Amino acid sequence: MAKRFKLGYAFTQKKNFIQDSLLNESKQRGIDLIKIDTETPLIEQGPFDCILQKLSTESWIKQLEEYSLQNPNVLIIDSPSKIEILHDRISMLQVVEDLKIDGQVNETETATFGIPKQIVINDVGPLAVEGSKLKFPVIAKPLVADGSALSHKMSLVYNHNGLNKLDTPVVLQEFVNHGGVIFKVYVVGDYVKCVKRKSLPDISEEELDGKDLEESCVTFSQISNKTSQERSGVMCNEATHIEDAVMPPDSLVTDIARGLRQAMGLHLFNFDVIRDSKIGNHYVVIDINYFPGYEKMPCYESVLTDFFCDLRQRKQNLLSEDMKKEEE
Ligand SMILES: Nc1ncnc2c1ncn2[C@@H]1O[C@H](COP(=O)(O)OP(=O)(O)OP(=O)(O)O)[C@@H](O)[C@H]1O
Ligand SMILES: O=P(O)(O)O[C@H]1[C@H](O)[C@H](O)[C@H](OP(=O)(O)O)[C@@H](OP(=O)(O)O)[C@@H]1O
Ligand SMILES: [Mg+2]
Ligand SMILES: [Mg+2]
Repeated sequence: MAKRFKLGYAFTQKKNFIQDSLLNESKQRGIDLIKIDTETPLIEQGPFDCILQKLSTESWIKQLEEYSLQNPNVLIIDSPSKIEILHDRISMLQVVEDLKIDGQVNETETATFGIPKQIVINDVGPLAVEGSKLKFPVIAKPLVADGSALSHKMSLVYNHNGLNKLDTPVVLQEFVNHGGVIFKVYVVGDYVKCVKRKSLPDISEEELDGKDLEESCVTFSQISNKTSQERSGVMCNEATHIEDAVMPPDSLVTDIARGLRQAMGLHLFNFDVIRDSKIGNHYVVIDINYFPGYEKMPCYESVLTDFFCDLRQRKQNLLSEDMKKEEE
C-alpha cells in the first residue's frame, strides 16, 4: 500500500480553510491533513511530510526553523521569510511594478496593467501629501497587512480634510473608478482561477464636489471578501450586476499570476485586480493576499487536493534524487 502523505496545518482560529469536504477528498487520495497543536512544541508532533502554515508569531517561526533543521526533507508551504513581502502594502505592490509582462492578448488586442499611485504618510498635517501629485479621492490603507482586523480597516478619503481622522503610518492609494466589480485571482501552485466580487461603486465629480467636512472620510473593511451568496450590501454597489461584468483577459491574469509566483517564490496567494473605467483595457492590481479564503473558490476541494498530490510527487522525486546521489 502506498505510503500516506502526512500534511500538518497551522492557522489562526478565524481561518475556515479546513472543511470536512476537503479532509474527505484528500483522505481518499492518500493525503492525511493533520491539525498542528500550536500550544505544544512542534518538534514533539508529526512526523510531517509537509507543513501548510499561515502564522507569523516569532515563537512559531522559530519552531518551524527548528523542525526544518531536524527534518531537512519537510516541505514548508510557504516559508515565513517569503511571505513577509506581503505584510507591507508598499513592498507587496512593488512586486507587481517590477513584473515584465507583454500585454498582447491576441493578434488585435493588447492590455496593460499596473498599480495605483500610492504614498505612505507618517503624519496627517497640512503638508501630508505636498509634492506627491496624489489625486483625491484616495483609499487609506494600514501600511501593515498582517491579517489583523486593524490591517483591514480602510477609509475612503474624498478630500484633504478627510486625512485628519487617519491613524498613521498609512498608505494613501489613489481611488480608481472600476465599475463596482473587483476580480479576485486565486493562485494554487500552477492553478489560476479568476472570480468576480462586488466592490466600491464609482465616484463621480459631482459627488466629490458635494462632500462636506463630515463626509470627507468613510471607513469600511473587507467589503469584497464575501461571495455574492454571502453578501449583504454594506458599502458595495448593490446596483452593479457583477454577472454582467466582462472578465479580464485570461492570458494577462495568468501571466501576472505566473510572474508573481516566480518573483515571490510563493505557492498560495490571490491578488485583487480592477479594470480602470477610464481606460477599458488597463488593469490595476490593488492587493495581494497570502493564503486567502480558498474555501470560497469554486472546486476548492479538488484544486487543493491536486496541489497536495503535486507536493507528494515533488517530495518523492527529491527523495529518489537523494537516494541516487547516495548510491553514486
Ligand atoms: N485603489 C483602489 N481603487 C478603487 N477601489 C479600491 C482601491 N483599493 C481598494 N479598493 C476597494 O476596497 C476593497 C478593499 O481593498 P483591499 O483589497 O486593498 O483591502 P484588504 O483589507 O486587503 O481586502 P482583502 O479582504 O481582499 O484582503 C477592495 O476590494 C475594493 O473594493
Ligand atoms: O475573498 P478572499 O479569499 O480574498 O478573502 C481573504 C482575504 O483576501 C485575506 O486573505 C484574508 O486573510 P488575512 O488578510 O490574513 O485576514 C482571508 O481571511 P482568512 O481568515 O480566510 O485567512 C480572507 O478569506
Ligand atoms: Mg483585497
Ligand atoms: Mg488584502
